[in-house]
Amino acid sequence: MYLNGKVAFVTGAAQGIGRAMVEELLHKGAAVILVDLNRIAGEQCKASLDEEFGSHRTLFIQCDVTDEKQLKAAFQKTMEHFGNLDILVNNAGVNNEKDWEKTIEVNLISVIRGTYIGLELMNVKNGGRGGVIINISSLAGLTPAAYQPVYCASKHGVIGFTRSIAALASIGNYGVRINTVCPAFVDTPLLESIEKEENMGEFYKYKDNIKDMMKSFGVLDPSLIAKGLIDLIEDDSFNGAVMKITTSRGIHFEEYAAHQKTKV
Ligand SMILES: NC(=O)C1=CN([C@@H]2O[C@H](COP(=O)(O)OP(=O)(O)OC[C@H]3O[C@@H](n4cnc5c(N)ncnc54)[C@H](O)[C@@H]3O)[C@@H](O)[C@H]2O)C=CC1
Ligand SMILES: CC/C=C\C[C@H](O)/C=C/C=C\C=C\C=C\C(=O)[C@@H](O)C/C=C\CCC(=O)O
Repeated sequence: MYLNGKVAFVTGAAQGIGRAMVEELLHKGAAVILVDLNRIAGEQCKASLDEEFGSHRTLFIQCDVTDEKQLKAAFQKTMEHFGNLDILVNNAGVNNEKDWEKTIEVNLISVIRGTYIGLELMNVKNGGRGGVIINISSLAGLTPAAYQPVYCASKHGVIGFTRSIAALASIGNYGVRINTVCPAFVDTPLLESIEKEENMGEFYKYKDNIKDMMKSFGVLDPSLIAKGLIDLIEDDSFNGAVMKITTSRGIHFEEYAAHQKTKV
């Protein structure tokens, strides 16, 4: 997909990986809807981007992605404001083993719901013009995470759902490609949650173990994740891809047997 002039919807856009993705999309000429629960951070993010890219290139929408009504309204506002939707990045995520139901709601249920809403709008069979959906998982979606079992489950779910809906989109000729990105540790405010009992709950006593993992595996810059996102959007050969990003091997892909691969 050629990004110039396209319209992208990014959740969790106000900081971290989401903000890095927004900046890359803007540099490539796309217009971007910034969707985030945090109104202050979202408005500050937009104000900063306006200085570099102009105010017409972005729209901030305060939205809790776990609230179906708010999420649908954000998509509706996008269509009214920009007239179309070409790219959807379901990025918003939390790390909370104490309120683990919230983790499942944000990291998995909202990704599924956002994907379905985005597909409804982009599907050429519905009068859409096609597009690309990227769901953000984690390397914890491919490996066990002893100290984050529910976060791990949510990210495994994102991969299973994404590969499955990508296969359906191919079979149904929807004109929409759906892929997932699995980063290792990335230098964002999310990492601060490891130090908080209200996030880690019973696993708080293992916080130094996780920090040792981070020391061992290294911590990625969000800009590398944004680069991986752009690769998946621009290269039309990717559908059902599971992109991995680590300090040891950079951007690479999980390999599956031929019968488990998804056609474009
Ligand atoms: N930081 C890391 O080490 C890694 C992060 N990831 C994933 O990348 C994604 C982005 O994470 P980071 O940028 O690191 O986190 P972050 O905490 O820096 O940013 C997440 C953003 O999502 C927003 N958000 C949270 N709940 C929301 C909700 N209910 N509705 C709308 N917005 C909401 C927050 O306000 C925040 O702006 C997440 O899905 C995370 O699981 C994956 C692998 C590694
Ligand atoms: C608060 C932060 C919460 C989660 C951050 C992130 O989502 C979770 C990451 C969990 C595990 C990360 C493991 C990272 C491992 C490595 O980077 C290397 O050991 C590579 C390991 C496997 C790579 C396999 C491959 O490259 O094919």
